[in-house]
Amino acid sequence: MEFNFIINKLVQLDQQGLGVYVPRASRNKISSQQEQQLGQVLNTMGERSAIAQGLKQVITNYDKVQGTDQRVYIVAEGRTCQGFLKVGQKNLFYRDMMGNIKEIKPLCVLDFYVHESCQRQGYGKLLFEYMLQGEQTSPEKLAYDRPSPKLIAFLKKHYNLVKYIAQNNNFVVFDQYFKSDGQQINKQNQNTRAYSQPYNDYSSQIPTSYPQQQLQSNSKSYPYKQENNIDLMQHSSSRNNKEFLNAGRAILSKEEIYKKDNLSQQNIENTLNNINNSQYSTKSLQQQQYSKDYQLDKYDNNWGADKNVKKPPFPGQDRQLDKIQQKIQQTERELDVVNQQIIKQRHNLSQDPLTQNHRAQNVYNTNQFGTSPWAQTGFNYYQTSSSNYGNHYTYYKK
Ligand SMILES: CC(=O)SCCNC(=O)CCNC(=O)[C@H](O)C(C)(C)COP(=O)(O)OP(=O)(O)OC[C@H]1O[C@@H](n2cnc3c(N)ncnc32)[C@H](O)[C@@H]1OP(=O)(O)O
Repeated sequence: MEFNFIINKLVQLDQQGLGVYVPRASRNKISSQQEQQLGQVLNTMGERSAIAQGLKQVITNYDKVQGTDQRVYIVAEGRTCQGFLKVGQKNLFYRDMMGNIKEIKPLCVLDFYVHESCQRQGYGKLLFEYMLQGEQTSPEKLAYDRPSPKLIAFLKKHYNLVKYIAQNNNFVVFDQYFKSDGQQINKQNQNTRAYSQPYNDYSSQIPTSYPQQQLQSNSKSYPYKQENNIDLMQHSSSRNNKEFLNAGRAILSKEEIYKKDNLSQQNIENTLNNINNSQYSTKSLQQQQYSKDYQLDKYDNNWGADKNVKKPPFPGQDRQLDKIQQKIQQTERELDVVNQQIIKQRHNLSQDPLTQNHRAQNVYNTNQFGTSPWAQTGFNYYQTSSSNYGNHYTYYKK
């Protein structure tokens, strides 16, 4: 999501474009212009997140985080913000399998969003891992506020978190949360505490970057896909290599691949061709996406300034709505026809008892049986219901 200012000036980002905004710690430390720009980033990203999750209400915006202990982790590059993740502590009542209720106070993932043009390229994992390090925790020790299906898939894929007991409050706490710390401690995090104090005590400094060593040791675990055992990520110079990120793939020199993986020359050619093709098609898809996003962003920006002006629907959305409207109308018309047919049939049936004999098998309540006025036709009946069209009867063979 592009803005018309540099995001690094608002929140300090490390060389991977990762940073954290701690409202408490930054109070009175940024200029009013910076505050306004930060507001724009949080409001826009928060709004997009709510739309992406199909929520009626925005969970994250600048005003909502003020005065809280929440932390907003962001990933950005230049003027573009790719995503954010908001965490904060909550008191929750947790009901276990036996129905016992206990009170817990976990750190919660409250909002998490990666821009549509960047999803499934590893940004989510990058941000999540950065947050884990900053918070000195591990995924199973977090609670997740109303996680979307995408987040559920994300947690399953990257952290094998699956089992939980559904709660009334819609927070998800995985079963592993209650396992002893000894078993669950994330070894990787054990000695890599990025900040020595919890954020609550964090009034004087805003965390800026992680130790270099730590970044390197984690870089291999980024979820960029590996193909044919070629560790593509290892050779990407940095996350700032936009080509690499955009296509989700890196092209290695043939020699490097050959040396590293001992593949035959032919295999290498094939692999490179595949990667090239996939880059090509991904790029063209992304270009389409970008131009759509650009129009939408431009449109949003134009209308974003004055909240009192009601934003007319985006032309594209308009057309889409028209189509949906037409479809609904057509379905309603079809439904009308079917309803008319049903009414007509019911009417006919109520007039003509003989057409009912196939239903005779269903009769089971003998108390309600009557003797047919058409006794001579060989049917008895009982009344089942009545309507505008008269009484309905079920007939059965004598
Ligand atoms: C508590 C809460 O905040 S709930 C709200 C969670 N946010 C949303 O649902 C908003 C829309 N979605 C997103 O913003 C993103 O998809 C996120 C934040 C959930 C994940 O970020 P990404 O950058 O896409 O994640 P990343 O690339 O690291 O990992 C990809 C994995 O996430 C999951 N995932 C991401 N997008 C999808 C999707 N459209 N459908 C199913 N799974 C998905 C999959 O497990 C995927 O792995 P796969 O591609 O091999 O199937």
